[in-house]
Amino acid sequence: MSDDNKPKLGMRAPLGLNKAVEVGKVKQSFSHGRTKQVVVEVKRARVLHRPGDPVPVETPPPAPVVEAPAPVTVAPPIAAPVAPAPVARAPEPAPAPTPAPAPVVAGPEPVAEASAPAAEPARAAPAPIMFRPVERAPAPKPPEPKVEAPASVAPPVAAPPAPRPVAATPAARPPVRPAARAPEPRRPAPVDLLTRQERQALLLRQAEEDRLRSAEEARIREEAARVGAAEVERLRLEEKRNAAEELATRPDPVASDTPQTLVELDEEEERLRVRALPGRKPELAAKPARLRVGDDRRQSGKLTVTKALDSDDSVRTRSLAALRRSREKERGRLGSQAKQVRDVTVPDRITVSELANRMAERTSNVVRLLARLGVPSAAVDEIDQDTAELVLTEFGHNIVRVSDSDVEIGMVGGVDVDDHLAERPPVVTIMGHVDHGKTSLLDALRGTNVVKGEAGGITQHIGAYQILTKDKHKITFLDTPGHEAFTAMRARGASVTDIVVLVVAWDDGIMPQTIEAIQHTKAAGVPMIVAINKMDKAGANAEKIRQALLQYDVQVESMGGEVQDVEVSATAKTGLDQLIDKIMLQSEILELKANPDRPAEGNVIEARLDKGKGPLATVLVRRGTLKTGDIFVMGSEWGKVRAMVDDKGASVKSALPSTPVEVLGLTGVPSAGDPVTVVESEARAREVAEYRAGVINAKRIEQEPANLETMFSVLRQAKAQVYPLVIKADTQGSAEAIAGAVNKISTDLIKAKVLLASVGGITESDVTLAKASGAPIIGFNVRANAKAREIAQRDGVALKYYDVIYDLIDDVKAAMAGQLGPELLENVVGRALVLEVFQAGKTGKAAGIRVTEGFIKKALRARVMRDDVIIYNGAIASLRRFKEDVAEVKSGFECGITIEGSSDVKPGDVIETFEVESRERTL
Ligand SMILES: Nc1nc2c(ncn2[C@@H]2O[C@H](COP(=O)(O)OP(=O)(O)OP(=O)(O)O)[C@@H](O)[C@H]2O)c(=O)[nH]1
Repeated sequence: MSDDNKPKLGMRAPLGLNKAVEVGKVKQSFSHGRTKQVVVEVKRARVLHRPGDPVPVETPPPAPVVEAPAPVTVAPPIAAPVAPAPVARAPEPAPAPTPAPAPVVAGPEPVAEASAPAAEPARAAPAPIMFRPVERAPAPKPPEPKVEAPASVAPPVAAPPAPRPVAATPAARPPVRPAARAPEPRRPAPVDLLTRQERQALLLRQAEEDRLRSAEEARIREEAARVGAAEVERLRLEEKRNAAEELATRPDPVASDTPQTLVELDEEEERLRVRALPGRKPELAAKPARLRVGDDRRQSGKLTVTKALDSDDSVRTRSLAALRRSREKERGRLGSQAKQVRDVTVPDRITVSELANRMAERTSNVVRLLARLGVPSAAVDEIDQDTAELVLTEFGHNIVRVSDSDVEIGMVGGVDVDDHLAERPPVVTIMGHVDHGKTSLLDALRGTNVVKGEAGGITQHIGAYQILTKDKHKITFLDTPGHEAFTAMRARGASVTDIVVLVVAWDDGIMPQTIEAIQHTKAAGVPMIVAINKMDKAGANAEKIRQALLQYDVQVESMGGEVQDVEVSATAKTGLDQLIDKIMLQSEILELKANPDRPAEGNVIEARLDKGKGPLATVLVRRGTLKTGDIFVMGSEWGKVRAMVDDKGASVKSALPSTPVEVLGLTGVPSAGDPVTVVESEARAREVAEYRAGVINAKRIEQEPANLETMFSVLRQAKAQVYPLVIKADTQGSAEAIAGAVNKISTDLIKAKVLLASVGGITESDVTLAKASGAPIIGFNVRANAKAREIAQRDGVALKYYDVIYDLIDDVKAAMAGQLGPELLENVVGRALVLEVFQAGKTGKAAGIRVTEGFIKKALRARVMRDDVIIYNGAIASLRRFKEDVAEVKSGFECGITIEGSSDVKPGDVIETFEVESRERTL
């Protein structure tokens, strides 16, 4: 074996005994620059001879056969006209009546046909070029040309390198058709004369012909079926169109609601026509793709795998995906015709994109609509419910309003039916001006002495007590403070009460808080009983009080009105029974009833933070029964009743309507006046409390709308100094009252800023907060713990303790005034008129003046005024009279002066001298 023929890895030449196989290499190029070396072999056809035939001398294959690739393209045109020539000029007839090679089998048919008569089986023709990986075509080899044929006319050999039996060129197609089967009659050759191989080749050719024929017939059948189906559809549509036209001419109100227009019918017809095309996408089938000139893929006899599989006369069916697409499209069409109306749930605020999503509309459409409605918004912007409703209406949907506040639904129970109602004690609030004897009166009624225990002898908390009358009737009393700072407490007292007892000390008369109490009572719409107190005092005159009340629209019975009145003395304990009688009478008139057999509802009267017990709330039960273990919500706080204490300090398990109790078990200190509701579960309680806390927080951070008024007020406040302070009190009501009172002290020059007003002792965090702003800490009935005291001392934070609100307010006022500093007052001491002006020195000017008022003093400050406008403010540098320096010139005299730094004095100006007095400031 030569070196050339040595097998190499990857490109091993085929093994062989002789040179029957020509081996070469071909470089194949692929995409992305990849190449591959392929071994190519040219195999000579093996020629069989009948016994007796002379064995031809083996001729080596002509060189051009292997080398010439060009004939592939020139073969068809050349083969047809040229092929017969060799036949005509054949010098010797075919040695044997060899059956003509089937024209359809061997490559370009004309070539095959042409070469058929001149088939030269004895000639060893070069086999077609084949790549090794390709399976050799089993089809018969193309007939060999005669050796005499000119080399340039070598189409037979140059015919398709890999003969594809069915792949005919357009030019070659006609012979495939039945009409082109001309050579068939020549087929019946004497079979017995053929060799076995020839018979085999013949049979193969016949089988191939049959197969192609049946494929062609199937194609024709398919075409006919398609045309037929299209025709049927056309007829059906025509009928439908006629029917629609007929309906349209008929006045049918139902049909007229959704008339199918002719355009729609046309569309439907088109759609159905498309459907009639088997295996076609509607949009593609709409085009006459099948009939396109030059598109021979479907009309040719080419056999593809799909076609082979479909070669039965079955019509190609549509793919599932195509069906789905078509259904979706159909659904889309129907959807656009009948728009779906939706019930869209809209919360208080909703983003534009979320609204679009809930409507199943495009966000861009909603944005566009909003711009048109004059509410330009982006997709992420929030719009309110009303705007959302406008949008929904435009799109034809319905709004279902929901709100975060829906969590409150059910927090106030329904009205109780009469059968469940039971009598309840009246709730009576004692109101009146400070020191008119409210607490004393209550003490007298209860047989206690609360007054003695009060700091400064004044009430600073709302108190709730219950008494038992001689007739075993219960009355609940609420004691309110009389000091002006406790307005909110009085308002709360009036709002939760059934009856107000207005205490007026006859000797003091109608005072500001008396008037305020009248107003609160009227606002609450509750009946009033006037108790004229201190009737034990000498010279008592109740009549003047009755008359004085008239001007506040309070008409007592003796004055022809409906308001009951009673003369009492808290210290002498007189008139108390009458007062009780009148309360009971009023109570009967009111028919006070409540359902005790339901979850409790009520109000927080007062709340505080106890060092040992934690947050505590005094609750007045309005209806239902509050029991230990109940889960409740109090404003933005919630909890579970751990224990209850009545007004006498006794522990109780339940509290009936109109009963005041102190409740333990809260998570935080609620606000006085907050509603109390017992709920079914902790989860519900937490949910409601969280919602309410969120609302309070949102209100706190909510900014006031910007307008001119607020802008100016902000500017004014910006100029004013700020006095920050931290307030810690024993009860929530006290903290609120102190904060309110301190805020009232504020002036245009200084403004109190309450950083914190809460209940409980002073802690480290309070000190830290105060330090950050340089604020003092006000402790009302509370003290700082040891740690807080230590930090306060270290950081220089002022701790101020009070137990009387008057003292507290007075001190805060003084501190605020001190921060402002002393007040400076100007006192004008003299005025003078400028008569003449002289040059004095290089730059200065001297003025000859006449003193018109008071006196002019050298040491005093002076201002120059022209037409009542101050043009200069300074001091008198020199004062002379008759060329002599003088200290003072009195009214009516003339003198000369120079003013420091002023050279713009003119005759006619007025010179005013004044003193500045420093005075301690008061607020
Ligand atoms: N002489 C006389 N003094 C009375 C009477 N009632 C109250 N006082 C006195 O008036 C003062 C104030 O009494 P309080 O009961 O504290 O008055 P109040 O209205 O409760 O005061 P505040 O709670 O601070 O608003 C006390 O010194 C009482 O002794 C009365 O009927 N006769």
